[in-house]
Amino acid sequence: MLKSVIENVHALEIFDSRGNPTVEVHVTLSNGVVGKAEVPSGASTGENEAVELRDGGSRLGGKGVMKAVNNVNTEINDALKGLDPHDQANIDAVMIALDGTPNKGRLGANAILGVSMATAVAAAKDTNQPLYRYLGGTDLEMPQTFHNVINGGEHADNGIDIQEFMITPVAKTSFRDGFEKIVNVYHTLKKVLEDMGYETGLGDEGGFAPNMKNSEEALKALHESIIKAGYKPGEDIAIACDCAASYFYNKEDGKYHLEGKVLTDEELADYYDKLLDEFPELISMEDPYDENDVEGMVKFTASHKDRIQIVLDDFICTNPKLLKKAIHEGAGNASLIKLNQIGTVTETLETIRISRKNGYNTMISHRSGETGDTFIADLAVAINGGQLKTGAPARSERVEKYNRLLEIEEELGKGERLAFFPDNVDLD
Ligand SMILES: O=C(O)[C@@H](CO)OP(=O)(O)O
Ligand SMILES: [Mg+2]
Repeated sequence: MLKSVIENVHALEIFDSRGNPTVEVHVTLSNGVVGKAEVPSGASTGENEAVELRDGGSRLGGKGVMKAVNNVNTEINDALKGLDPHDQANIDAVMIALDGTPNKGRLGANAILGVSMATAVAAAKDTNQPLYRYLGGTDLEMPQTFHNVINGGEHADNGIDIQEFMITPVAKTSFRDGFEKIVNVYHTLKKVLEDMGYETGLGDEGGFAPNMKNSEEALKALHESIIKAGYKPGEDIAIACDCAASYFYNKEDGKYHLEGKVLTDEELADYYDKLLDEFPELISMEDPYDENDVEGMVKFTASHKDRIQIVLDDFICTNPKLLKKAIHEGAGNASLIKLNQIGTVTETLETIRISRKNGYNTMISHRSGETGDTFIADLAVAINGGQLKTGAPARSERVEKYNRLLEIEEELGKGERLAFFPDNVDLD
């Protein structure tokens, strides 16, 4: 049988869930198989993320991605024609070399990632395997999922400075069973918020964006909703936050300006402790300190790593080198993985490998600007026993991912999920 090679790589400009332009890529193989991918886009971006190339100028508020699209259709297409789509590492290495910058700033990480993902999709199809199988092999477990149901910070126009309040099913049942519980809590939360007199408009990730004055109120509403929906906080449903602390860190005075308070590193830890004491079901915190506040993050990790999961997002930007540095420094005990922070599938897998090898938990993540692309659902299954956060169980760009997990779970034929939960999380 003739081995298929890449025949054509084509990109076009499409739009994401915030109405911003983004890149879609089609990789066509010599046997006619086509792999497609759509690239997401963040709002609370880390300083060390790979460069998302935008056009500037007056068209579409300067946010157009035609430069990135053209780079795919010319240089990248020329470089990849005739190459083996099954050699993902080589495809990605060729693009990295072609770009020639340390941050993919010349061709654009949005261009390179679109091609990288679409190549993996094409290669999977070419071997008649679902993407999760192509990436992850056999004997896979469904991920633990985290659902952002109250939005604040950069993702909402309200008084809450902590960016995400997520709920996660704890019980070791199927993904479907856990998701049903999440949906029940989400609907109950709507009623609870209405009863509290809040608007129930949605933030960027499909969670509610009530105009509350602080994060404690958000946690209270969640706690109440879990109980009202008929579940036990911490036993059936736990809570996780993405503090996205860079949003409320003031570079000038080196303090955290959080919901009317001005806090030092230690005072911020005291504030978090207050929340953890009041809401023991809060079991995971992402980016509790600013991405450059290494001291704050390391101290917090030392004192809290046995109590909660501490997820590094902006702090490492899915970058293998930054993750290694964080591990060396003793920051965090889990890594957040976003393909477009680093810009290729190969480097993303490398970061995941480093994370797991060093006993860090691994949470695959969507971006606040998303499309219907479901690559990350497959990736979350492929990493076998990891975690996934991809927004509320509402807004189709988020639900698409959960629906894909339902499909995969049925394919795997596993009613039972060995829910992955870090040993160091105390749920009592
Ligand atoms: O901070 C985050 O973890 C993400 C996704 O929830 O947000 P954004 O895509 O805006 O960076
Ligand atoms: Mg984050």
